[in-house]
Amino acid sequence: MYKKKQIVEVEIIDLGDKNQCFGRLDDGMSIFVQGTAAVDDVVKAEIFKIKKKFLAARMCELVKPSPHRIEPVCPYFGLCGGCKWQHMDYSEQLRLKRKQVQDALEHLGGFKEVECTPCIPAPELFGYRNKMDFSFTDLRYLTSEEIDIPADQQEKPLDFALGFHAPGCYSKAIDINHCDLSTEEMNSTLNAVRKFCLEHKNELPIYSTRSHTGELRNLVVRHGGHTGEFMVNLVTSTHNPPLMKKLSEKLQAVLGDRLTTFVNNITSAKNTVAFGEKEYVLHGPGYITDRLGDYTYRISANSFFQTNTAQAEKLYLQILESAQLKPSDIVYDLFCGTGSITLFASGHCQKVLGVELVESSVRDARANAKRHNVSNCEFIQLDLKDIKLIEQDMKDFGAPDVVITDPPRAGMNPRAVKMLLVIAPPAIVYVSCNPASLARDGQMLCENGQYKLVSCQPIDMFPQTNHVESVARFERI
Ligand SMILES: C[S@@+](CC[C@H](N)C(=O)[O-])C[C@H]1O[C@@H](n2cnc3c(N)ncnc32)[C@H](O)[C@@H]1O
Repeated sequence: MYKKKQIVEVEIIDLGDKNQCFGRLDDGMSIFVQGTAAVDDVVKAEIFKIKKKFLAARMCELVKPSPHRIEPVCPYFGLCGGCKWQHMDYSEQLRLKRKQVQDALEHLGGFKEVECTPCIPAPELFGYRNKMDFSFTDLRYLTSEEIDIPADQQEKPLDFALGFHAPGCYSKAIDINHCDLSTEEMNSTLNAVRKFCLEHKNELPIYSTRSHTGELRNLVVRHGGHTGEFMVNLVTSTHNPPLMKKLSEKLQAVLGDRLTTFVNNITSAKNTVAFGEKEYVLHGPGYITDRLGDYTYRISANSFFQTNTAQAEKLYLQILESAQLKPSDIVYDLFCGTGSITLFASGHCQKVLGVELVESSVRDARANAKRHNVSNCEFIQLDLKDIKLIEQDMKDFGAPDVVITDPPRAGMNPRAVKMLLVIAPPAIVYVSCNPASLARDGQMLCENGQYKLVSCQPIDMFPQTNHVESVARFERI
C-alpha cells in the first residue's frame, strides 16, 4: 500500500550510521530516513525503496524540531562528513554516544549483562583538535546552488580544492577556509598554503586520484595542545627543493616563531592517506612535542598521537583505572604509537612492552622514554598480524599480567585476537574508537568462555561528531 515518491510524516526515534535515522509509521512499519535529523524530530520524508519489513526514504521537510535541536555553527554542516552532530545539544550527543556503545555491545557482541557508564564529556566543544588533515583534489565539490552557476562565474576555481572529502567521495573535496574544530592558527595556515599553491599551480599540480598524476596530496597541520609547538606537513608525490624552500619562507613569514617545524613527506601510494615514505625536513627539528600529565612526548609527522590533548589525559587516567595495575605486573601496550600509554603505565607496574608498526612512532616512543629516564619500558616494531614475532618477544620479556590494546578503527586482526587468547593474560583493557570493532573483537575473546566483559566506559574525544572512544575491561575466567 506504500508507493515510491509517497510523502509520509514520521517521528524520528533513533539515529543510525551514515546520516540515516529511524522511525516507525502509525501501522508499525519501520522507516529509514536519509538526512540530518535529530531524535524526536517530526519530519516529512519521500519514500524511494519499499521492502516487506521496512521503507527507505529521504527527508524533505522538518515539521517539528526536537527539543535537542540547535543551530549548527559551521557553514559546511550537512556537506562535510566531519561534524555530523552539530545540530544537537551536547547532552544529547553524550546520550547518543553512550547508546551507540551499549547497542553495539548488546546487538553485535551479544553482551547483555554489562551496562556502560555515562559518557565522559570533553572540556572543549570546539577548537579541540591538535591535528587537521586537509586533502587537495583537482575537482571541487559543488553545492546544489553552485552546480547551476557557469564555470566562468564561479567564485572559486572548479579544478582546485583544499579541504575535506565530501562523504563517500574521494575524488572531490569541499574547499574550506575555516574549520571550527581546529584553531585559528591552523585555519590561517590552511589559507596561506592554499594561496601559495594556487600561485604555483603549474609547478605544483594537484594529484589526481583518477590519472594518478600530479603533486599536491595532503596538508597536515599539527600543534602541541599544551606546548603550542606547531608543525606543517605537506604531502606530495615528489620533492621539489626550490618550491619547498619558498613555501618554508612563506610559512615562517605568516607564522613567525610559532612555526616549530615544516616537513615535506613524499608518497607514491595510490590511496588518499597522508603518510610519507620519505620525509624532508625544511625547517626546525622535524617533530613537535606535547604534554600529557607528567610526560612530554615527541611527535613526528607520521606518528599517531591522540587528537584531543585535553581529553587524552582523561582517557589515559581511565585506562589506568581500568587496568588496576600492581607494582609486580608485567604489562603489554599493543598499538602503542609514541608510547604515551606505555609511559603513563610505567610508574604503576614492574615493566611495560610497547608494540607498534610505524617506525617513526617507535623511534619517538624510545626517545620519549629516554627523555623521562624511564628504564622499565621496551619498544618493538612489528606488525601485530605477525603472531610468531610477538610469541618470541613474550618469551624474552615475560608473560603479561595485563594487556592494554588500542587498535585503529578497524579493530584487531582476528589473528591478533587469537594470539591474545593464547597468551591469556588475567586482564585485557581494550581501548576502542569504534564500538562495532570493540563488540566484534570482544565477542571473539569471550565466545569460548575464556574471558568476560566486566566494564565499559565511553569517553568523548570528538565533540560534534558521531565518533566515541571506549575503555573496556575483560577478565580471564
Ligand atoms: C589508535 S592508535 C593508538 C596509539 C596509542 N595507543 C595512543 O594512545 O597514542 C593505533 C596505533 O596502532 C598502530 N598500528 C596500526 N596497525 C598496526 C599493526 N598491524 N601492528 C602494530 N601497530 C599497528 C598505528 O600506527 C597507531 O599508532
